[in-house]
Amino acid sequence: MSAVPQPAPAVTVRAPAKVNLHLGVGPLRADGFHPLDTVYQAVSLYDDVTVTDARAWSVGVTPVGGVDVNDVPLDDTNIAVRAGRALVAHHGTDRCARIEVAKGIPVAGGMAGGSADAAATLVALDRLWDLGTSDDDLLALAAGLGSDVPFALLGGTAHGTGRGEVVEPVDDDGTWWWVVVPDDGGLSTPAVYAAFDDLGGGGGSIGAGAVRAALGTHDAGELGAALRNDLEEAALHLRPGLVATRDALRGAGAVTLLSGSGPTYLGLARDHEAAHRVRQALLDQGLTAVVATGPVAGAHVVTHG
Ligand SMILES: C[C@@](CO)(OP(=O)(O)O)[C@H](O)COP(=O)(O)OP(=O)(O)OC[C@H]1O[C@@H](n2ccc(N)nc2=O)[C@H](O)[C@@H]1O
Ligand SMILES: Nc1ncnc2c1ncn2[C@@H]1O[C@H](COP(=O)(O)OP(=O)(O)O)[C@@H](O)[C@H]1O
Repeated sequence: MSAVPQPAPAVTVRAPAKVNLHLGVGPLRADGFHPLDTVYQAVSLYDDVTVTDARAWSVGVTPVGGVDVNDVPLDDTNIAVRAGRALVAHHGTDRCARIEVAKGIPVAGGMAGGSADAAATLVALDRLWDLGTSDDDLLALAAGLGSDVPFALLGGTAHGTGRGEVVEPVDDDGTWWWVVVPDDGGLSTPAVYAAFDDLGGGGGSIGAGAVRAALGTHDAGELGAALRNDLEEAALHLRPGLVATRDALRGAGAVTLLSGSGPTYLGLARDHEAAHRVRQALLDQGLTAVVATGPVAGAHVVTHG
């Protein structure tokens, strides 16, 4: 009897996009970062990352649901490859992997898609190679890759401090309905922070208390009134055309919020039906819009075989 060739072992990990329900930004620090007081929420747009053992590092990206992946690098600068290299360096091994990203999170949209890929790659390779990396070590490796990466591991809803990398879970047992409106082309996160500085930002940011209190009410009206993003003015300064997107969402009955450093705009809707009505109103105006809910889980294994 001849042996049936077995496919190479592969692990697929799913990681979510994030929104910042509150993004309070303080004055520029000496290390080039800004202190944050933020509340992250993981929402139901996902990247799925599949890893297999290989002789050299490589990465491929496939769009899901019409996401434009043209600006995602396919070399060693891809944050998923950087995550893989950081993990093997941590363990002192010299293994390599092929990384395949199925990308459903808008690129450079302020929804932390690259951070999701980094978090997913850490978890996937840890499982593929049975490395047994501790949660604390995964969080530390994540923080070394980017300010948003630890949250992508955690998921749910969390308070972020430091430069955003120090994360603590926050109680949030509601289901919140978002209409996500990506823009054509991304916005550079450093450019938005620089515009924030140029506009004299960081002097008067308030804390995340209002959002945290509103989460407990389960009332989208209460949460909508508490949403805040200190980078919104800077992003609108760099991309004035976003005002039309914001106004279209408002006209359709949603409370609006810029997602992180933008340019994706978010509309918070009262419930599932309202979210789909808002989405349809935007589609009727020729905009792209998808419905997402939060909070959802952080990076987690979906297949292992
Ligand atoms: C704005 C936020 C809000 O959650 O998200 P995005 O909109 O990018 O998804 C984050 O602060 C983005 O975090 P992330 O995208 O991981 O940024 P990093 O790679 O750590 O940093 C990229 C650059 O952004 C600026 N930066 C980032 C974080 C921070 N607290 N202060 C900063 O000034 C710095 O110029 C830094 O060099
Ligand atoms: N795996 C990746 N996915 C997306 N972007 C990546 C990735 N690796 C590197 N990048 C670079 O990071 C930039 C920011 O991407 P992304 O994380 O999607 O946005 P944001 O920081 O706005 O949340 C992109 O413009 C791209 O050049």
